Amino acid sequence: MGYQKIVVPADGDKITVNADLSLNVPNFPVIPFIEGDGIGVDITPVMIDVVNAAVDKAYSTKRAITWMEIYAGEKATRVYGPDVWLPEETFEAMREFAVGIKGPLTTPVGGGIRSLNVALRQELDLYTCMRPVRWFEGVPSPVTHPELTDMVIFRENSEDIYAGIEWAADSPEATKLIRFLREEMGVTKIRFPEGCGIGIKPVSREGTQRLVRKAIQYAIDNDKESVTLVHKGNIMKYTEGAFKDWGYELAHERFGATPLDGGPWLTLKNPRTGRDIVIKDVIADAFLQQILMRPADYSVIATLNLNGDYISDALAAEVGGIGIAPGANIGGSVALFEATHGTAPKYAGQDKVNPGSLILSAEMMLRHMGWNEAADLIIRGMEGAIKAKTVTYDFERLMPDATLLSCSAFGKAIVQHME
Ligand SMILES: NC(=O)C1=CN([C@@H]2O[C@H](COP(=O)(O)OP(=O)(O)OC[C@H]3O[C@@H](n4cnc5c(N)ncnc54)[C@H](OP(=O)(O)O)[C@@H]3O)[C@@H](O)[C@H]2O)C=CC1
Ligand SMILES: O=C(O)CCC(=O)C(=O)O
Ligand SMILES: [Mg+2]
Repeated sequence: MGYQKIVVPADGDKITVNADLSLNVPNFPVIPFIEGDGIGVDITPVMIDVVNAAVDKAYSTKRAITWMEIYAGEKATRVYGPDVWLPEETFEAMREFAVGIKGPLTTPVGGGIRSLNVALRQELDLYTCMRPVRWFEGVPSPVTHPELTDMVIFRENSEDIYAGIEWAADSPEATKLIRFLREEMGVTKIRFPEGCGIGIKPVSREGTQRLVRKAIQYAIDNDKESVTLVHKGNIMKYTEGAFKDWGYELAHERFGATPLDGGPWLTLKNPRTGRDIVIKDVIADAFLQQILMRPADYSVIATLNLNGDYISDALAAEVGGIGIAPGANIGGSVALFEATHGTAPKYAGQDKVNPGSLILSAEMMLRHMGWNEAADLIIRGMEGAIKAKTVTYDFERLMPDATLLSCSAFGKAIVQHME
């Protein structure tokens, strides 16, 4: 199709998606990318160089990625006009090319634009946010045994209070809704009805179960021993509590899980390996202490949007910080890979930060495409650079005798250690 500002490369082919959601990946696929705000300008070019080097080393001239820039955030306002933060054709390009990667995008706190990241996930219905958390040998960590933290977070990405259904205090909408709640719903518990902002938290059976299904399927495919539903259902009974109940319901009805020691935990036999997979739940605050005290008890995590956001950064910290925390937003046929961290504005343009999160997000993207040899090279390169203690500031400040590298030099070190 014709785009206004996006230049579709003439020499690449499109990834297409089959009815069963498997991909047809050509040898020279066009991959759309969003540079991102803040440190996007530093990390995105380094990610592209590292991926190109890995693909070249793995496949020589037989395969290569043709990168295609698409726009969101501040760069979109420069390309399309002052108020265009997320052009419609960015969505169209993602739908057409199916697999892409993005740098971080700024969201102002309070007023101003809503999150462009959330908008991309919602508009493209990228309902699974998958964030693996594992330790790389040699990475400095605040915990004694970082190697015990090996989890994959499945964060629901389309519902919860991230739906953006909220109104400012004293706005006509908030006033109307509060009046409705008090006069027609008999609500007496709004402590200060005047000057009260209000937000809505939608959580559905369908939204919950499509996410939990992905988490359990992942546990089956990757021979994991448990799936934990993390929720705050003791307080928010019909949203967080329902998430837990619907999760267990799906495990039982779709995967045949049965009560373990009388329940509520369930267990199922992995049809691939014959090993047991325990489906359990934990309340979110207790979970945040358990991941520090007993991380080895947890493997695959399924949780709602806000919990998943908090848990992602907390777990990332245990294995060395959000400098190496990757992620993927996956929907039906579209997948958009991105780091867990944000735009870190104080470091923007300094060639300083760790590009590891975005590079490892690209590594997930290569596996999603079936290009595992190139993905393996990225992991080996990353491991090698860290073992050699040639690292960016975030690791260097915690590692005795390490050599401080810039963002781009760390990218080069990763390439040098690909073998
Ligand atoms: N998906 C997305 O695009 C996301 C966007 N955001 C947005 O980003 C903006 C900034 O958010 P903020 O809360 O400051 O969170 P950030 O994740 O941007 O930064 C917080 C801190 O994390 C560390 N950090 C982040 N990225 C890296 C990196 N690549 N290498 C090393 N350290 C890193 C830095 O720590 P230190 O100071 O210790 O060096 C930094 O100050 C906001 O507008 C927010 O909405 C936030 C999260 C995700
Ligand atoms: O959209 C944002 O600004 C923040 C998103 C975020 O923190 C996340 O996805 O982890
Ligand atoms: Mg976050």
